Amino acid sequence: MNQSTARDSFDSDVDDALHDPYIDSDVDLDIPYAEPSTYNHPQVQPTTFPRNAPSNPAVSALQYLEPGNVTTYDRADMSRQDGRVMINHYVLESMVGRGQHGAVWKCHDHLNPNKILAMKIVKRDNPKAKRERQYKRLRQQGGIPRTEHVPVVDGIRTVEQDIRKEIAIMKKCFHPHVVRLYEVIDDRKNECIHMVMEYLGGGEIKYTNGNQKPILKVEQTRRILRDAILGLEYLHHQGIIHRDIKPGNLIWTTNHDRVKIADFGTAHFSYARRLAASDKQDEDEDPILLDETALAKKAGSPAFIAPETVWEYTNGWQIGDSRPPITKAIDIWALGVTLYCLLFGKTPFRPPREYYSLTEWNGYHWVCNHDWRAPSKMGFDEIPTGGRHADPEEDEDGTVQEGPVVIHLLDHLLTKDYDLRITLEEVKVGRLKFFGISPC
Ligand SMILES: Nc1ncnc2c1ncn2[C@@H]1O[C@H](COP(=O)(O)OP(=O)(O)OP(=O)(O)O)[C@@H](O)[C@H]1O
Repeated sequence: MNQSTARDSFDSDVDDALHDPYIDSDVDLDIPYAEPSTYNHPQVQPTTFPRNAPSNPAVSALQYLEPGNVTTYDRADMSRQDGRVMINHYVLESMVGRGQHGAVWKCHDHLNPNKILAMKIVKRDNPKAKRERQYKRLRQQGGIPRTEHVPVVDGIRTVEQDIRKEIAIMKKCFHPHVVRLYEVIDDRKNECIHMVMEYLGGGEIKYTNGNQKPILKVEQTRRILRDAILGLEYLHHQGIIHRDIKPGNLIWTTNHDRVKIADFGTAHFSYARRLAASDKQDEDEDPILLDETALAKKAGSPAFIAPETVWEYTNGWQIGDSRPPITKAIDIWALGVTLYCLLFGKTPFRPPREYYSLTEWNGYHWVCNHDWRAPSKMGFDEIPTGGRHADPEEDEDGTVQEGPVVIHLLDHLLTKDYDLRITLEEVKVGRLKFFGISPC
């Protein structure tokens, strides 16, 4: 096969891969009904956590490895290898998933077939952006309810800008709990940008049997959240807010020995935050990262979005009230929602079907103004929680019941006021060491 035929056929493979995910997600709008919370107090504030817990010097002085070099090639050569598409020396094997921006393929290195990698392929000028604009208009008019796991990005930028930002952020990351970017193939003559990443073969975290019942044991949840906390702590230390933490963006390694944070499509990097967190000056100021206005735009998956992101839906909000700052606390909230999902097999803020199905507006209103409920049992192993207001006091023999500890932790993660929400440092050093993470 000559090169142009290979490219045509490759393009049609890619076209197929890049079909609009909204079509899929909007077909299935059968969001299971959940009882509305009977406890409607909008500002449930935890009272027992010591807010001013002394900061642990071992935690503040985190040491991380410097990011490895990410190579960028400005030439993409398409060919076929044993009937498969080959891009430079990477042979595509199978598609492992589609996202908002592109498709991710499992591939191997033709020069070293044992080297299995993932390649994310994104079209620079994606017709999806146009469709997204149309969908957005429809949604705003209340015509298309959004599903709760599809991220919103307020304000359409070009796909190319988005992907460049994602790449610039990923280049800064080098941590065992964050997916690694190795190489970028960015050929101006080619309509796609290719990102070669480490391959995570264990798939996204699955947490429900489809019937709002959890499938993970509490011990598994503990391990997953522990990994997510370590990865997130690293990101925050680098000045990165992920903005789309959810089970679908936590991916198992092939042998299921750890979970890594993926998908930096809506992440935000701030030099100021990085300096504040780590005293580190960057010499490579990538202009695409300097756009602080991006932080003002709404981003994240609706069910995981923090109240401060959609603050205007809060009861009592008035025009002219100033918008709360968007900080790393939005990731902590999303982590709380994630923990809830893993423990209970469903998301915590689910308005009743008739309420939800009107528009996504109602979903945000629910997040801002309603409390979550605690089922009586958590995990596949059905460990008692002690209920929504369980108190994690020590028993006489000094033991603490696991259920109340978890509920208490959820309470701190899902604190509506971002200023009072628990920090990762507090999760680690507080007496709520559910995850067994050593401060050192
Ligand atoms: N390094 C990787 N190894 C294996 N699978 C991956 C890897 N990165 C992403 N995936 C999978 O590919 C799919 C698409 O990933 P991608 O990051 O493009 O999604 P996305 O654009 O973030 O999607 P969404 O915006 O809907 O969350 C996901 O289902 C994810 O599980």
